[in-house]
Parts: sequence; structure tokens; C-alpha cells
Amino acid sequence: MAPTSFQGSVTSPAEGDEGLHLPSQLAPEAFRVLASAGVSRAVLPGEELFRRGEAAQSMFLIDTGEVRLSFDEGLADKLLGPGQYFGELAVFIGRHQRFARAVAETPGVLYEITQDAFQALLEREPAQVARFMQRSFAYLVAGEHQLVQSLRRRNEDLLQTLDTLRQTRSELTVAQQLVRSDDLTGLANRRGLYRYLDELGRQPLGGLRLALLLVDVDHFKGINDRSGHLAGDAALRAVAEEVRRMAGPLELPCRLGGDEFALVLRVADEGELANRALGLLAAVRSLRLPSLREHRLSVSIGGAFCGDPGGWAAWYSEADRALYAAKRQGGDAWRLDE
Ligand SMILES: Nc1nc2c(ncn2[C@@H]2O[C@H](COP(=O)(O)OP(=O)(O)OP(=O)(O)O)[C@@H](O)[C@H]2O)c(=O)[nH]1
Repeated sequence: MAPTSFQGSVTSPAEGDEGLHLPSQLAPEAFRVLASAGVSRAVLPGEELFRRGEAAQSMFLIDTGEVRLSFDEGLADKLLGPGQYFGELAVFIGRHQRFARAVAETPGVLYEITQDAFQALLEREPAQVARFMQRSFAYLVAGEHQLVQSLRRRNEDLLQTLDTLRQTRSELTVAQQLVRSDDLTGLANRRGLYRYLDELGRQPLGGLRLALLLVDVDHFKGINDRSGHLAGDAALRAVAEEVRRMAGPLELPCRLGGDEFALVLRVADEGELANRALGLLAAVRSLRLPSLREHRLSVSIGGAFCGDPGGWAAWYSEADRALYAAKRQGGDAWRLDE
């Protein structure tokens, strides 16, 4: 039934170790026997032999020309040539859906072998068919193995990408914190405060009132002048620590710049605000820094209640007015903007 023009190629495997040679290249004798069960069919470039998902009926042997197999996304196409076969699962297991699309790449001649013809061949040439099936399974298993390997590699690549992403995110978080915090004291800086104020409008206050305290070190220029800039830095850090200590968990202590600090508080009433301001005055007053020699640290504090959570400029100018009232009083004092 099948006079073949395929004569075997230089890559065709030697008898006996066929299963080790990939891809599916048949020795001329095996090809001849299989082709004898098939019907020869001429194909033209672009001609579709089967589609993905289609119910499989037969397998194909390539006598001349080339056929392209396309798989799911992510898997490379396969180009098969003379002496190779494809679609063999159809004759092995029947009722099987194609998982590739097969299209003729060049003009050529194929042998199409139906399941019935294959069964008849099995009875006629059991030894040859058994060898053919054995090599096919070895080929399928090797293909499966390659697939598992490539999935594993892809998985490793994904894990690595995920790792890089995680690292970038944590670097970004650190960078964002650096951008929002003050180098000298570690408190939030003005940028951090604005960010906090943005969030503030969305948070419930649970019946409390928001208030702003502006804290400014008294005669700080004199500290720098008398004891040096490093001593000035130490004084700023010590005051910052007291401001931080006074802040509750949802309150943001920050350094606005120079010797000026700010704290947005949540208080029940004016009495509580006064207590907290007086507590801070006392805490700074009791600081003793050896680098400042005889100089006693003190701060002035101006306070204002925040009517509108978005109105930073208004709160700031009210608290600033109160702060200068405290300064005019001689410092080491607190005033509330009325
Ligand atoms: N050591 C040190 N000094 C700073 C820093 N930033 C600003 N300064 C200095 O802080 C001083 C602030 O001085 P002023 O704003 O005049 O305030 P003051 O001397 O405290 O005067 P009053 O507020 O009226 O009591 C300036 O001399 C700045 O040079 C800093 O990071 N470290």
C-alpha cells in the first residue's frame, strides 16, 4: 500500500537504540512498515491537518516536506520533517483530544494511519508495532520530562522575580521613610507631617478634638554660639526625645526645621491640652546636658484647636501666633490661641 520515498536520514537512529534518539525520527524499515498501514496524502503549505482540541482519529507519518506543530501559549512550535511522525496518541488511546495544531509548512506527502488500520497492523506486525510504541512512549516521557524541567525553571525565574520585587518594595519603603523623616532627630519632617495630615481627614476621632502644638527652643542661637554646633545638635535631639515621649500612638511628633517642632494631638478638651503642654515644658526644663554647661534648656509652646482637618495653613498661623505670645512672655511658657 505504501511505496515510500523516505530513505532515512543521517540523523536516523541505529536499530536497537531508537528510544534514545529524539525527536521522533523513524528508521527506514520502521517507517516502511508503518506507512504500509497508511493512506498517502499530498499537502500544500498552510494546509491544516488538525486543530487543538479536535477529537483525534489518526496519526501521520511525513514522507516528504515539513509540518509545524503549535502548542499552547508559552511552548515552542515543533517543525517535523521526513521520517518523523505525529498525532500518534490518537491510534494508541483513541477518543483523545489534540493538544497541538498541525499545519503543513511546505508541500509534501504524508501517510495518514487510522486507528483501525493501526490495530490491523498490530496483529500483522506485532514486533515492529511494539518497538514503535516503545520508542513513542520513551519520546513522550522525555517530552514530559522536558516540560516539567522548563516549568520548574520558569517557577524558579518567577520566584527570583518575586524576590527582586520584594526587595525593591522594602528598599522603597526605607527610602520613603528616609524622605519623610528628619536626619538629626529621626522625627517626621515637614513632608511626613503633610502626609500624616492627608491621612488624618479619613480617620475617626472618637469624640476627641485635634489640636496643634508648635514647640520652639528658647534662645537656641545662643546655645550654638556659646557651646558650638554639636552641642546645639545634642540639645535638638534631647528636645525631640521629649516631644516624641509626649506623643500618643496616633499622634505624629515632627521637626519642622531648625529649632521648631510640631505635634498634632487628640485631646478631650482645653484642660487636657494645657496639661500636655505644661508636661512638655517641665520635661524640657529638667533636661541636663553636660555639653550645654550652665545653659538651662527651655521651650515655648503655642497651641490651637484644629477646626477643619484640611486647614493646616490656618492651624499653623493660629498656633504660631500663640507661640510668639509665649516668646514675648519671656519663653518657657505655653499659650493657646483664643
Ligand atoms: N546646631 C544646629 N543649629 C541649627 C540647626 N538648624 C538650625 N539651626 C540654628 O538654629 C538657630 C535658630 O535661631 P532662631 O530662629 O533665631 O531662634 P532662637 O535663637 O531660638 O530665638 P528665639 O526662638 O526667639 O528664642 C539658628 O542660628 C540656626 O542656625 C541644626 O540642625 N543644628
